[in-house]
Amino acid sequence: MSKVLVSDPIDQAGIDILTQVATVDVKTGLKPAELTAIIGEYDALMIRSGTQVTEEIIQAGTQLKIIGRAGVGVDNVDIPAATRRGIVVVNSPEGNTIAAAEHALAMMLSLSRHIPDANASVKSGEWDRKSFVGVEVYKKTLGVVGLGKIGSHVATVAKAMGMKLLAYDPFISTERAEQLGCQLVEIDLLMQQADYITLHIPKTPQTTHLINATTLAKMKPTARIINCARGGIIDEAALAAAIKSGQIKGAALDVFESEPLGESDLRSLGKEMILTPHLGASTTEAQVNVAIDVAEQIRDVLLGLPARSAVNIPGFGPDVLEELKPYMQLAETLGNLVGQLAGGRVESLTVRLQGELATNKSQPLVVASLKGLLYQALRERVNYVNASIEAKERGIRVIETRDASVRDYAGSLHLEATGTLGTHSVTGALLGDKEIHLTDVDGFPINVPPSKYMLFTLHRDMPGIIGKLGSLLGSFNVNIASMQVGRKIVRGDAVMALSIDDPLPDGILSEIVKVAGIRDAYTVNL
Ligand SMILES: NC(=O)C1=CN([C@@H]2O[C@H](COP(=O)(O)OP(=O)(O)OC[C@H]3O[C@@H](n4cnc5c(N)ncnc54)[C@H](O)[C@@H]3O)[C@@H](O)[C@H]2O)C=CC1
Ligand SMILES: O=C(O)C(=O)COP(=O)(O)O
Repeated sequence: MSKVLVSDPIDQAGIDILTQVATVDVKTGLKPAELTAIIGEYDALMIRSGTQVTEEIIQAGTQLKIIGRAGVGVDNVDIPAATRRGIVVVNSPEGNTIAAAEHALAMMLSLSRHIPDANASVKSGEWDRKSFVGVEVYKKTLGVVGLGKIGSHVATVAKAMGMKLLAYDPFISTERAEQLGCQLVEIDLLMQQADYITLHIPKTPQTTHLINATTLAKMKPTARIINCARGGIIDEAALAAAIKSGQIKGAALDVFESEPLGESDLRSLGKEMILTPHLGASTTEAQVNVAIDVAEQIRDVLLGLPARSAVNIPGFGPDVLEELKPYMQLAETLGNLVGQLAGGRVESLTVRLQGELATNKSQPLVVASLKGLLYQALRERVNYVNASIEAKERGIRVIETRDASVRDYAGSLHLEATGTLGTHSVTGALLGDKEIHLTDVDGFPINVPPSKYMLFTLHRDMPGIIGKLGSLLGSFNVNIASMQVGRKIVRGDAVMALSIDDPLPDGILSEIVKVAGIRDAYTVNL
């Protein structure tokens, strides 16, 4: 049975799913060295933002197949290191969207009405109404930085509260922003004009310290900033200085450069600074959502099924995957086949999406083709996660093309590889009930389902060859399950595709090419 380590607090709903397929150990609060010492026993690791999954931990996780992040941000996981090791990293892109958006809105209203400090004041026995006069958000301008899932929900609710909306997001269309009632502007203008600024972007090299002394200096002295996205997007020292000097009015932070927050100037600021301990996703609903979402994906991957929200398999969204799943298997089979026909050391692979398939996303099919191509060399070590990297490291040139005009089958996939045995090509399609068929080998039309052991010959189409080959195989005790000849012209060159019941014995290929009329023979194990 597989073993899963849960190293951050996860809702029981997720644990219940994991226990269907694995032994689950919940060990929270482990120090990095303690995690490194035990991770080698586990097939899967389930985390939230508390566990730092460093390269060292990934190296020590020799059995790891999947890291599941029960939340959105995966900046606490060394994704390139996981990808190199073929470990799939999944998250829950939508499970806590509403929770995080509502926390940002709560922060905005709390800042405006001083709710945390007013509450503390009453609880300490005071009745002070003068110190806590607030401001309204109605008709104020909210600047949303990052108009993704959380930013969009914040914008929708803020609009309903009568706020004017500016947004900065270089990856979002003007139409999308307009649908949400936002005016898309550059960051400088947003900083200058907004009364409230709320951050909903990932932490990346581009966004680290996006809010710094220079950008803070552009804000209005009455403006407030809210960060429920990631610590480190705001330069905390510069923010504390800007509030102290009165350059800006205030801030509310849920996330910090270093968590848990240690000694910090931020703690010494008064009612204009609200701090929460990374609570954005901490609602009952969100925790159930993310735990179920990620546990299901871990369960699926441990059962050999694909994950729906893998962050290190580009282009493999759930919809794409569902639609392309049968074609992924076709691509893998063709990749494996053409790789063997081309011999080891493949230098280049061309993947051509044909007919109806040409309108689909090609990337998943290219990755699946590469996985098949590399299977002979890497066996189970190659998967959808690392196939592209492994191919790149081997210097395999990958060319993607599409040809919608090919009409032989509803949609077909054509792969051509050049390796030590020259250039070879195969085409395949899905027929009937999604059954894989080889429809072309080296330009010769055939129609055979692939089988575990196959023999291909290139020969001259002339009487007697099939009989001679049959007798030869018989003399080596090789049983033929099916056979088909593909030719373009009568008595010209032809290809023979044979399915055989057992692997071809050593030495037989050199005997086959001695048969008069047979020029080449290739054996393939799928
Ligand atoms: N405080 C908490 O507990 C939680 C925090 N988060 C964090 O909130 C953030 C947003 O999450 P989602 O909305 O789900 O992500 P998302 O991926 O849906 O949206 C992010 C948006 O940021 C934009 N973006 C990327 N780089 C940018 C840049 N350089 N400048 C401006 N915009 C940029 C993207 O185009 C995208 O529209 C993430 O950092 C996530 O980790 C998410 C959930 C809970
Ligand atoms: O989902 C996210 O990105 C979060 O920041 C939530 O973090 P958490 O799961 O509460 O540790």
